[in-house]
Amino acid sequence: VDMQILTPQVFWAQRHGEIFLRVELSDASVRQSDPTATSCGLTAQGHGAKGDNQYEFSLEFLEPVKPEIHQKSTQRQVDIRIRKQDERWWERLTLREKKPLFLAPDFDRWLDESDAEMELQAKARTRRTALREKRGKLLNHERDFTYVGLKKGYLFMYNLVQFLGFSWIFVNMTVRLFILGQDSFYDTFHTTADMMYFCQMMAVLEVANPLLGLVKTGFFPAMIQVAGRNVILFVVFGCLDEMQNKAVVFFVFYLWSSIEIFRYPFYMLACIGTDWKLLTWLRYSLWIPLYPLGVVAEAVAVIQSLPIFDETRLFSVPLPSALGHSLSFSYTLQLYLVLMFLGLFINFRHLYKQRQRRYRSRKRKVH
Ligand SMILES: CCCCCCCCCCCCC[C@@H](O)CC(=O)SCCNC(=O)CCNC(=O)[C@H](O)C(C)(C)COP(=O)(O)OP(=O)(O)OC[C@H]1O[C@@H](n2cnc3c(N)ncnc32)[C@H](O)[C@@H]1OP(=O)(O)O
Repeated sequence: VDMQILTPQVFWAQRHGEIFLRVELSDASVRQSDPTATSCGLTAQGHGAKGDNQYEFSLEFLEPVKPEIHQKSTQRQVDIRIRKQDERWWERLTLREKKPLFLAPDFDRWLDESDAEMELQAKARTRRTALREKRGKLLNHERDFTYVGLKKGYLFMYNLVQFLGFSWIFVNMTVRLFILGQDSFYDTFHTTADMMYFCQMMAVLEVANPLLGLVKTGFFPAMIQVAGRNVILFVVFGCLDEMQNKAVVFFVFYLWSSIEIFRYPFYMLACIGTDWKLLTWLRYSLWIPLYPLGVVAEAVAVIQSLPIFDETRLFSVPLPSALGHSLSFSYTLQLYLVLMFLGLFINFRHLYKQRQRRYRSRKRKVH
């Protein structure tokens, strides 16, 4: 039987690097496709102009192509994409000048050479922009990485120095307490003040850190903490020789250093992403008895210093003779005593919230 070969309608378009063929066959199943370096053939069963049948076609290309085809059958058509060997514009599709009857331009995809050139340039621009963005992201990532590294390095060193300083004070005082007993109370200042000055001056950085965004905490609690201690250390103890050999210095320094020998190592571990349960618990629990005791000890120191300031007239403000001789600094300190208890309330609440946050978020992580 002389079988009639049916040819489907084929539409084509090109770009500099590829050829698109659209074969008008619906619900087609491709039986055979023969891509070579110069031609392409296709045999498929599907619904075309002559109903449900087997259709086939072959095309000999004007120039060599890559011998692989990408085809996709849809309900409506078969889409074929073939890559040219050289990225060049062809003046026609087929080797023969006379185009086959079944071949027509695909106007949905059609571009002339200059439009295709523009499309190519647009694609290259998009690629370049994407590349630039990727490089930018990489650079930002690298910058972030360096910033985080420097920040962690700085915080680690800061905490280490404070830890060493307060440990030295704590150990020194403990050893002296064991050896000298109560006698050690009275020369605490002379044996540890230099180190305490150093640590408390450094602690000013704790106020700067939240301001610079280096740590995720409020500036105000840190300011209250550092300013409060520095008033006691530099003004009440530092400026009055009479205060320096009082037992209260021992209690104030011991209470301060008792928390810091746990707080700073806790921060050091946080800088390297580690967390020791016991240390975390000590950092977030010891303040509960220590903070009120600390404030009471500081208040005792302030109260003891009031008559000395009255007597020595240190920092007193001269007044017009009608109002008296001068205004003693002790009045400022009495106001400060009130502020201290306000500070205690603010920081106690802050530390309570920090404790809640820490244990709430850890619990959430466990579930
Ligand atoms: C002239 C005007 C004067 C005005 C003054 C007014 C009156 C003042 C009265 C003051 C009374 C003071 C009394 C006081 O001196 C008594 C004592 O101190 S007695 C001893 C007991 N004391 C304590 O326990 C307090 C110790 N100090 C503190 O806890 C802090 O200084 C405080 C600011 C109070 C709280 O700390 P913070 O807000 O930082 O909370 P966290 O520790 O939970 O940290 C939050 C997150 O930040 C990270 N962070 C913080 N610092 C660092 C650091 N140095 N390095 C690395 N990371 C840090 C921390 O890891 C937390 O991060 P995350 O949430 O991710 O875990």
